[in-house]
Amino acid sequence: MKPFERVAMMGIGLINGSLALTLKKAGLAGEIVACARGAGTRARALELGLCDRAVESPAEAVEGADLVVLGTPPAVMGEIAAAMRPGLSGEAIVTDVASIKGRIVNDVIPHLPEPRMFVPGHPVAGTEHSGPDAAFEGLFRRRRCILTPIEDTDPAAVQRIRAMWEKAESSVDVMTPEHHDRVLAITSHLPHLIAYTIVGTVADLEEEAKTEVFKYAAGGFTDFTRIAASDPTMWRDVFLSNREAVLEMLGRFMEDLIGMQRAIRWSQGDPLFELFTRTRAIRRGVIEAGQAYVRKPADGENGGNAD
Ligand SMILES: NC(=O)c1ccc[n+]([C@@H]2O[C@H](COP(=O)([O-])OP(=O)(O)OC[C@H]3O[C@@H](n4cnc5c(N)ncnc54)[C@H](O)[C@@H]3O)[C@@H](O)[C@H]2O)c1
Ligand SMILES: O=C(O)C(=O)C[C@]1(C(=O)O)C=C[C@@H](O)C=C1
Repeated sequence: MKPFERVAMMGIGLINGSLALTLKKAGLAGEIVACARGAGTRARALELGLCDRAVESPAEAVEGADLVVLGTPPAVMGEIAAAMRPGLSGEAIVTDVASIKGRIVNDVIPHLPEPRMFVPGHPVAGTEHSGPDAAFEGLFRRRRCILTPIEDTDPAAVQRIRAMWEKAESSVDVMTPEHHDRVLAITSHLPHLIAYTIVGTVADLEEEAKTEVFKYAAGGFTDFTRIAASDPTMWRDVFLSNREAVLEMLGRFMEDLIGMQRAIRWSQGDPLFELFTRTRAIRRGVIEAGQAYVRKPADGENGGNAD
């Protein structure tokens, strides 16, 4: 017997597709049913072997499932939960993979027959690519996964989801949804906002200057363009859903940026040198923590969005 006999993947893109491949490879799932609105996405998910069956209706997808994984853009998870309710068993564990947690807890729980069976989760692993073609086995290997159960969450359900991510070779941490959203505001959301902004600044330059940017793009700018190519729907949802924490971190960042501006204006080399020395040490710390990894090269650097 497998740990999960039937898994319903609600949305089948980068994250749920990668999780589906991982569950299959690790022998953790019997049947995998994918739910997607678009016929093209369903056909592609089947073709890529991400699922055994693909259906359009959320209620049909969750019928007989003992595990349901919400893997759509964050803002639609509440409505997907509502739509799957007629087919959902009270014994099924429901989890999600969204990049924000507070909003998901609020949006999803009211629609579940057994709220204590909801284990909110966030694999802190990804790429800038989207859709079923972007999925790959091994995405979660040596990455972190954060679970954010609330007071009422069933500890046995948390344990089963923890075991699932550990089998995917992720290391699992548990914290509150609020704490998660504050931490990720600085480690993930603010960096994306900065990348989107800097690439946007270039996009607004007049044509001649823009051509030069493409021609002489240095490593720094090129790295920002990778992050700024991430899915617009998902990131719009993230910023609007984690507004307070992002605005707080953005405020701090802007103060620090002004400090840099002042140091450059007044030719103060010491604060610049001192900061760049400290940030170098942070890079070393990130490497030592195993968080600086070489991502899988994407075929043709494509992913393509799908629904
Ligand atoms: N991309 C990342 O790096 C990353 C990392 C960790 C967690 N996440 C989270 O995982 C979730 C999925 O992200 P992804 O990168 O796999 O996205 P994705 O675009 O690759 O896949 C999302 C899938 O959801 C479905 N979908 C899209 N819009 C829908 C709609 N309006 N209604 C119903 N279904 C819809 C489609 O099947 C689509 O393929 C998000 O909540 C995101 O916050 C993303
Ligand atoms: O490597 C990337 O492309 C990512 O941005 C992945 C990344 C991040 O590290 O910020 C993006 C969003 C998540 O929710 C988790 C991981």
